[in-house]
Amino acid sequence: MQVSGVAVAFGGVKALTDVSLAIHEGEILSIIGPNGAGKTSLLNVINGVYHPRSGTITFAGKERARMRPAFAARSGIGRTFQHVSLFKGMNVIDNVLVGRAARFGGSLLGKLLRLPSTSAEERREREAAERILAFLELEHLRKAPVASLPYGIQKRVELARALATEPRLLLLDEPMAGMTHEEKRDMCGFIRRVNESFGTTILIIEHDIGVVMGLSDRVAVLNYGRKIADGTPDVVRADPQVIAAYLGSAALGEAA
Ligand SMILES: Nc1ncnc2c1ncn2[C@@H]1O[C@H](COP(=O)(O)OP(=O)(O)OP(=O)(O)O)[C@@H](O)[C@H]1O
Repeated sequence: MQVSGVAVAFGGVKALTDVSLAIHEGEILSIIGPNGAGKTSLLNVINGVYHPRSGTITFAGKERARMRPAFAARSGIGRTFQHVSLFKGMNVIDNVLVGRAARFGGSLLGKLLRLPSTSAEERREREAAERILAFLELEHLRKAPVASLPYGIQKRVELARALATEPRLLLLDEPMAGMTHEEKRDMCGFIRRVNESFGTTILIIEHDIGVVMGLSDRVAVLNYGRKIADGTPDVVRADPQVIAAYLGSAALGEAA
């Protein structure tokens, strides 16, 4: 994917200004930056929630200025959100099946959730969902209502639902926010495993600099809606503009 010269504004607030960013196939790329730097806005442009005022996005060889989120899901861009956005009243496996339906056809959803399990199509979808649950070590929780699960597990279910869309590019908006140290370690392991097992390209927004530096192949830094750095963790950690703008030498030292 190539983001080129993208600008987004809300009234007078410039959320993004002339941002260009290449996302290379198979990499784990993190976007960091202070609160309000434009990280979520960039994710929202990439999967079509916001339309850029100017600039283009090229994905899988196709350039576009506008795209609907449903189209993004169908074209292989998966997403999790900053705040858990699962169907809390539903159980774990049904949430994953919703992800399948988002990618592979809306009519499937009614069948999957309402009819007894008869059709070959439904069996196939359930098997695919079961495989994802096993991959993320959630199979024992398949029938648990999402609302009854600890926060860290809910975040993992959200990852499962995003994976159910079989994304080529997976966007994770603060996948470890609010987690305990142990939950973060588990989530990092799963993210790495997704990347290695399926070759999924992963774009993460994350505030925990230690996590970012340990997990990412590359890091891009936004500040006041502009990209100020882009490179390997080591290069970004040593960048004087990054140190001045955001991280502070103490935070960098801890992450090193
Ligand atoms: N829907 C919106 N309406 C108006 N202003 C918005 C909207 N979304 C974002 N903004 C503004 O755009 C700027 C960038 O916000 P954005 O949420 O992209 O930053 P962020 O880096 O993700 O921040 P955080 O780390 O706090 O999540 C901020 O000034 C924010 O107030």
